Amino acid sequence: MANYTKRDEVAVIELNNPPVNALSFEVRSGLQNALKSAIDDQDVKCIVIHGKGKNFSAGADIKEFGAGTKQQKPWITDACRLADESSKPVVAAIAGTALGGGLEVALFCHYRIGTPSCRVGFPEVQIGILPGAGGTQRLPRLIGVNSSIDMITSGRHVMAEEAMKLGILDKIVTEDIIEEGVKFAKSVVGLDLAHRILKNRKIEAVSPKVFDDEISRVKKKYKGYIAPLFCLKAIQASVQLPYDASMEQELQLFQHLVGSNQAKAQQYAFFAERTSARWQLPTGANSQNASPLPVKTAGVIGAGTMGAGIALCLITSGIPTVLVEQDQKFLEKGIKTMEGDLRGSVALKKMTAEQAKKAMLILKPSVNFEDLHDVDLVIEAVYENLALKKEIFAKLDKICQPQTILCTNTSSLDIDMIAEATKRMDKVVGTHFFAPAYIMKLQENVYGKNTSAETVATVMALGRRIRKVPVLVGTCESFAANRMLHPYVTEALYLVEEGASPYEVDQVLEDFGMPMGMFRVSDLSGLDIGYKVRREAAKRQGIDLTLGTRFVNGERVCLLADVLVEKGRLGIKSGKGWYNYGSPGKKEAIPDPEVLDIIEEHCRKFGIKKQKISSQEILERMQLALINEGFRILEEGIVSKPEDIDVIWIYGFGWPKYMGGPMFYANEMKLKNVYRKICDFHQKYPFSIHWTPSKLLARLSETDLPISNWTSLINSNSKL
Ligand SMILES: CCCCCCCCCCCCCC(=O)CC(=O)SCCNC(=O)CCNC(=O)[C@H](O)C(C)(C)COP(=O)(O)OP(=O)(O)OC[C@H]1O[C@@H](n2cnc3c(N)ncnc32)[C@H](O)[C@@H]1OP(=O)(O)O
Ligand SMILES: NC(=O)C1=CN([C@@H]2O[C@H](COP(=O)(O)OP(=O)(O)OC[C@H]3O[C@@H](n4cnc5c(N)ncnc54)[C@H](O)[C@@H]3O)[C@@H](O)[C@H]2O)C=CC1
Repeated sequence: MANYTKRDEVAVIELNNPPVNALSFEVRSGLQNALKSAIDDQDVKCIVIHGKGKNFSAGADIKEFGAGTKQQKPWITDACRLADESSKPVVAAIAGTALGGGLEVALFCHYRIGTPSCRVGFPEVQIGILPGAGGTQRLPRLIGVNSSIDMITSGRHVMAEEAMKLGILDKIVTEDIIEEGVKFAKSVVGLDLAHRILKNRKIEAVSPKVFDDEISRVKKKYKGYIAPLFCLKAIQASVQLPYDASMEQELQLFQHLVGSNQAKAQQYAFFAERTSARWQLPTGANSQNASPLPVKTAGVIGAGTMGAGIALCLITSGIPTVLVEQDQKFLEKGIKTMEGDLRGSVALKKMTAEQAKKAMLILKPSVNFEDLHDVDLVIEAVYENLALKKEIFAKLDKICQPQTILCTNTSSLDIDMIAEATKRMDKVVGTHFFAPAYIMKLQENVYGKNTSAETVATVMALGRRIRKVPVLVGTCESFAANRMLHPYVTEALYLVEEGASPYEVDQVLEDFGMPMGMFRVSDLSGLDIGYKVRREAAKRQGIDLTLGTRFVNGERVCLLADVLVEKGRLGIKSGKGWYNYGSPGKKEAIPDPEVLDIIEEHCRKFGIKKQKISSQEILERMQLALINEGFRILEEGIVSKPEDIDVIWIYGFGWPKYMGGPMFYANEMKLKNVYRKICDFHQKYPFSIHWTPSKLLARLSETDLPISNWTSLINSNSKL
């Protein structure tokens, strides 16, 4: 709703819908009525609109776009049109965020003022739609076409200072936002408003080439997403048509998008991320009843690939960090990497040179573990070796304060075994970052059997603070993310053995929307890593793994990647892997006939007949294999809800948001179809354990429940 009060001759309208003042039906109606009252009241000379609490408004209520619900009138445009017609100045007084429809309300106002920390933006593209309440028409009239294209197609938030430079804000104010709004509104009473009404403003002439170029840029940058292209069409309409006609065009484009599958998937992803933040432990402790410990300072051990990236995340979030290495040489190498990454961020305008410098000032490089004596939390990122990690945790247990939380970035080792090296098993937890740690958003937090709720709350809060998307998972072989990757990678190799080329497989995945095909990703990570892991695992199990091995414990094995390694093809680092890169370190992946010969030779050796494999089969086998594993992970309680798995795939492996995530995708395919296909594959490929259908999937496939209700079935029927 919207509250209406008066301060002398000023009408003050307060948008009131906690927590973010989303513009629900009640708020829109309230705003319309309040504007009417203010305009009709002879004593009112000017009007201020502000948001109750921390935000002006986060825009339209996204839940109202859900399947089957129709936005009831008045729409934002109906409510705000009154401001256009008002002879009394209307001022938007912005604190916190004015996003989407929130910014559209502000653009109907004659003036906009904001606090120094306020943010404005049109993030609609991120939920698969466009600013459909005049945003694409009014913003270009205020800040020009080029800046509007940038803001609307990227969805980025613009901070107060930039908003002022662009002309979105008329003033930045430092005192109480309502008082300032009232003062400002009084100061503009009597001024001519004609030019302040954005619909009256002339729009600059722009050549069609600008839009042609932008279409090419957007297609490349936001590959597969339709909303940014629709945004461009709407902005182009603002240039080509009179205001009323282009508003009509914007609405039509909006209606098309709002009913699209992409919008549905992206809006699901928006809420999945927030659902995933609401974690729960098997003990019943959860995000509602556990409080995080304060993290004022942190430590990182190991300045290698991961440690340097993790330390960067911490210092660029303002957390003073001690970075400890085994010797000066490794330390300097890590710092050089960090400095290079910061230079990259400055070049990409993600931060200023001043901010980068400030970040490095709160880093304390060290080769002395004693420097970790007073930190609140330590993240260990040394070599993947259990004995070494245990030694380090025992040492930390002695050096650090009793309340200090000890985290490990291990990607595969048992958290409980590492915790056993300490006398604070409740304070040991996995914080599994993804490479490159400074860039990838996923932070897979892994609890052990003794990890306390307070410890979990602390690492989940830390994740958000350092701009990651944290997800909580339980302990199992490879944890949730990499465990799901295993059947996906395995199927890719089987497909290649059976007749698909690695390049066909990658093309199918990239056409689906993955940022890179599986084989390109393998080349990037280095084929030798998997080679070593497989050999160490085999050694532990007493298995003699050779290039001639076809079955291990009754399961089919494909060691084609190891054949490449033994031929010196390690991936990008050696200039050759599944692809040819010309020379080591080069990124352009060129399909290589030599690899196809190696595959032929391998298949001849094992008598495997080549078949034609369709794109559909490639996609189904890879996606369904990982989806089945996802259901098993849910079934075992490793994650507590399907949204966790989708968030992992979106932020850890680049699953396209417009496809919602693997669990959402399965839901869209209908679970009974998914289950039937998995059963068919199980019958056809009996030597692949990953096709054994998940019992949870079998149960859910009988119910036809939508994804939003799976968790209640899982909780009500934990014995499957
Ligand atoms: C179907 C037929 C249609 C017919 C045609 C009808 C035509 C009508 C024309 C309508 C035109 C509307 C045009 C328009 O401009 C559309 C929009 O405005 S879409 C919304 C755009 N805004 C956003 O995308 C912002 C989303 N929110 C955020 O980015 C963050 O929440 C924010 C930065 C604001 C705050 O972040 P933080 O403090 O970290 O809090 P949380 O993110 O955890 O959020 C707290 C809480 O609030 C929920 N929430 C946030 N925003 C919205 C929202 N816009 N709608 C609904 N709910 C929202 C969020 O989910 C959290 O709640 P949980 O319960 O934890 O999930
Ligand atoms: N590289 C990757 O893609 C990912 C790695 N991980 C995990 O992160 C951890 C680190 O991996 P990387 O960064 O790739 O390894 P890395 O080999 O690049 O770096 C490890 C660093 O630890 C340092 N180190 C070794 N012993 C030490 C000691 N006693 N004291 C202080 N420093 C010491 C080394 O000098 C080296 O700089 C491993 O557990 C790995 O499994 C997790 C996710 C992804």
